[in-house]
Amino acid sequence: MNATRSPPLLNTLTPSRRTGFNRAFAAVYTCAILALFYRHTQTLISSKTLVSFYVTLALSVSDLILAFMWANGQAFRMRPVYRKEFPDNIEKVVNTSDLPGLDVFICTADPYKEPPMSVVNTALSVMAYDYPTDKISLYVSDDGGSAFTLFAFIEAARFAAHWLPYCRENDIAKRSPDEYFATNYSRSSETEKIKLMYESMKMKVKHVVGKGEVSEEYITGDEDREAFRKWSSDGFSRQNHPAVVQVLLDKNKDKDITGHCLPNLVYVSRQKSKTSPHHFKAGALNVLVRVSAAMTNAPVILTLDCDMYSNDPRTPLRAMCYVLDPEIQKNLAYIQFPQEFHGLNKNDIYACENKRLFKVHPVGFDGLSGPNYLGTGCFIRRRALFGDPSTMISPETKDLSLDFVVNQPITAPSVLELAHRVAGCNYENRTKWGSKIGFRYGSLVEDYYTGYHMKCEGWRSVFCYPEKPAFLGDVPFNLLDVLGQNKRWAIGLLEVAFSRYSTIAYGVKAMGLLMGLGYSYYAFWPIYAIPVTTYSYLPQLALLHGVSIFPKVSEPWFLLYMFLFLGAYGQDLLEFVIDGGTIQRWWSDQRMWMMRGLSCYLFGLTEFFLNSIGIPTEGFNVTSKVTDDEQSKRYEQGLFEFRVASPLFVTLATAALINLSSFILGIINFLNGNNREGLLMQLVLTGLIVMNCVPIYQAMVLRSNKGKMPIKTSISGAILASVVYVMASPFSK
Ligand SMILES: O=c1ccn([C@@H]2O[C@H](COP(=O)(O)OP(=O)(O)O[C@H]3O[C@H](CO)[C@@H](O)[C@H](O)[C@H]3O)[C@@H](O)[C@H]2O)c(=O)[nH]1
Ligand SMILES: [Mn+2]
Repeated sequence: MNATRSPPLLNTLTPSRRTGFNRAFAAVYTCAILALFYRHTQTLISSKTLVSFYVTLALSVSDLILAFMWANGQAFRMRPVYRKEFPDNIEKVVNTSDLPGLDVFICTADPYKEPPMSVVNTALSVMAYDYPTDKISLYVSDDGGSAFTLFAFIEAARFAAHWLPYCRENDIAKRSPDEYFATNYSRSSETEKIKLMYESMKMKVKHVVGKGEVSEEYITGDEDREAFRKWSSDGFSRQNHPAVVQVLLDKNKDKDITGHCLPNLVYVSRQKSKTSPHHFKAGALNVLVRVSAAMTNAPVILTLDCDMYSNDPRTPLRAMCYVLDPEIQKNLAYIQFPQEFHGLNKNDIYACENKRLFKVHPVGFDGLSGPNYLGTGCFIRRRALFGDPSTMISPETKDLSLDFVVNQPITAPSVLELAHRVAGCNYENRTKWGSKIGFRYGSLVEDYYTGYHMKCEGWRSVFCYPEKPAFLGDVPFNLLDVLGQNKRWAIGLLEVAFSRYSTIAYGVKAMGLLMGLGYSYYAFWPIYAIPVTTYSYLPQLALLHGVSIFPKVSEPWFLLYMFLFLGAYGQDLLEFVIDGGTIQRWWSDQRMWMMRGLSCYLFGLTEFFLNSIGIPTEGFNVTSKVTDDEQSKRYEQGLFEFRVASPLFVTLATAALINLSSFILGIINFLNGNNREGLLMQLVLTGLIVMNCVPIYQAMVLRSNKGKMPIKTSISGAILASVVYVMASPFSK
C-alpha cells in the first residue's frame, strides 16, 4: 500500500459548475452580436435620409461599446473558481511562534467625515485578532492631521488593555465595541463595567471634538503633552504640518490588565506641505510601508480603510492558509477578501453592495491569475511591493529593505528618527516609490492601479470569500455621495485606460488575453455612459415624433433583439441571485447602473478629458461616513435622497422627464393604433426606464420631506429637457 501521508490540507479550489454553460452561452451570444452588426451595416448602407443615417450610426456606436464591454466581461465567466480554507490546520503546519508577523495599516483622512471613534473601532477589532498578539502591529495613517484622532487613539490604547483580554476570555465574536454593544450581548457585572468604560471614552472624545481642541484637562502624561504641542506650533494645518509619529503601545513594554502583552500601536500623520504632491491614499500607504519597515518590517501587511472593521477574529489565520501554502507561495502577492457592508437597507436602493465588483468578478478573476486589489481587507506580502517575483528591487536605504531585521525597540531614538524622516513630504523625490515600488501613483483608484501593476509583473493573487464576512464596512447613505464616489472611481479608471499602461495594450501583452480583458472591463467602465445615454434619449425622442428605429415585431430581427436583451439581463440576474442576492436588489442594481451612466460616468468622462487638457479638477474626495437621524430614517424607508442642488441630479431629471413625456405620448398613439408594430419596442424600453425613474418623479413632485429634489434642480432638468426636445426636431421631417 502506498503509505505516503499527505500534508494537512490548508485550502482547496473547486471550479464553478457554471463554467460550461458560460462558455457555450458566450459562443451563441457572440453569433447574435455579429448578426446585429450585420444588420447595422446593412441599414447604414441603405439609409435614405440623413436622420436615419445618424440614428443608425449612433446606435451602432453604442452597440459597439456594449459589445466591447460584454466581451471584456466574459473574462470573468470563463473560469470562475471557489476556494475554501482550513484555518484549524494551521497549527499542524507551523508552531504558533513561527507564524509570520502582521503589520496592519489603517487609513483615515478627515476627522469630520470619518469620526475618530469609528476609526478606533476598526483598530480595536483588529488588535483583538485571534493571532499571536506579539506579532501584530497597527499603524494608523491620519491624512487629516487631526489632534482629535490622535487623542481618540491615546484613549483607545488605554481601553485596549481591558478590551482585548475581555474579548479573549469571553470568546467574543464581534470585536468592534460599537458592534458588540449594539448586539444582544450577555450582561454581567464585568460587561457593564467595560461598557461604562467604553461609553466614557466615547464621551470624552465627543467632548474634545465638540470643543474643537484637546484641552489641558484631558492630557495626562508629559509624553502626550509633548505630542499635542506640535499642533499648537505656528501654521499647523491639515495641508501643512510636520510629520507626527507617535508610538502609543509598545508590545515589549505595554501589558493588558491580565499581564498579557499588547500589540504595537503607532499613530502616523505624514508631513504635508502645499507645495509637494501627496498622492492621496497611495502616498499615505507608502509612508506606512516605510515607517513600518523601520519599526517592525513584518512580511505580511493588511490594508484596511478606517470604515471597515473586522467581523471575524480568525481572519488572519485564513489568510495564512495561503501565505503558508508552498504550492501557491512563490508568486502570491496578496489575498483579497470581498468588501462587504453593514447597514444596507432592504433593497439596497443605491446598489452599494456592488456585488459584481466586490464578489462575482473576483471569483471570476480567481480562476485566471487572481482578483484585483480592492483597497481594503487585503493581506499583501511585503515582498510584492518591491519588484516582480524574480527580481527584487531594493529601496534607497538598507534599513528599509525586506531582509532588514529590526533589533531595536520601536521607541528607540534612532528608529523614531528614521520613521519621521521617511514620513517627510520630500522623502520620495528621485526615488522609485510610487512608480516601481510600493503603491502606485497616477490614478485616483490606487488600489485598482497597484493590483494591476502587480499582475503585469507576474504576481498572482487569491480571493478568500468565507461564508461569514471577514470585514464589514460603511456605505454612503445618500445618492450624492454614491454618485460622487462613483465619479471618483470613473476618473481614476480612465486615468489607467488612457495611460501608457492601458489594459487593452500593455495589459493584454503582460498578463494574457483574459486577464487583460477583465482589467479592461473596469478601466473602460465609465464609457457605459455613452450607450446608456443614447438608449435613454434617442429611442424616446424618436417615439415622441412617431419615428420607428427598431425592428418591427413581425420581423425576424425582432427575435434577435429580444435574445440580446433578455440574454444579457437574464444572465446578469442569474449571477446576482446565485451569489445570494434578491430580485429586488438586482432591480436596484440595474437601476443604479442606469443612473450612474446618466450622471457620474458622464461627468467623470467629461472631467477626465478636461483634466487631460490641463483643466484641474478636484482629486480624491473622501466619502462621508456620517449621517443624521432624519436622513438615516429616509434611507431605512428606502427613499432616495436628493436634497442638494447638484448638476449630477440635473441630467437625471432631464432623462426622467424626456422618458415620461415620450411614454405618455407613445401610449396615446399606441391606443390610437398608430404604427403599433414599429413602435412597440421603443414603447417598452421607455416604459422600463420610466419604471426606473419612479424615485426621481417622487422626489420632484410627490414628496414633502427634506430629501426631495430642490426646485432649482427640477427646473433646470425641465429646461434642459426642452432644449433636447427642440434639438431633436429633425425627427419630424
Ligand atoms: O488622501 C486620502 C484620501 C483617502 N484616504 C483614505 O482612503 C480610504 C478610502 O476612502 P473612502 O472615501 O472611504 O473611499 P471609497 O470610495 O469608499 O473607497 C474605495 O475606493 C478607494 C479608491 O478610490 C480605495 O482606496 C478604497 O480602498 C475603496 O474601498 C479611507 O480610509 C480614507 O481615509 C487617505 O488615507 N488619504
Ligand atoms: Mn470607504
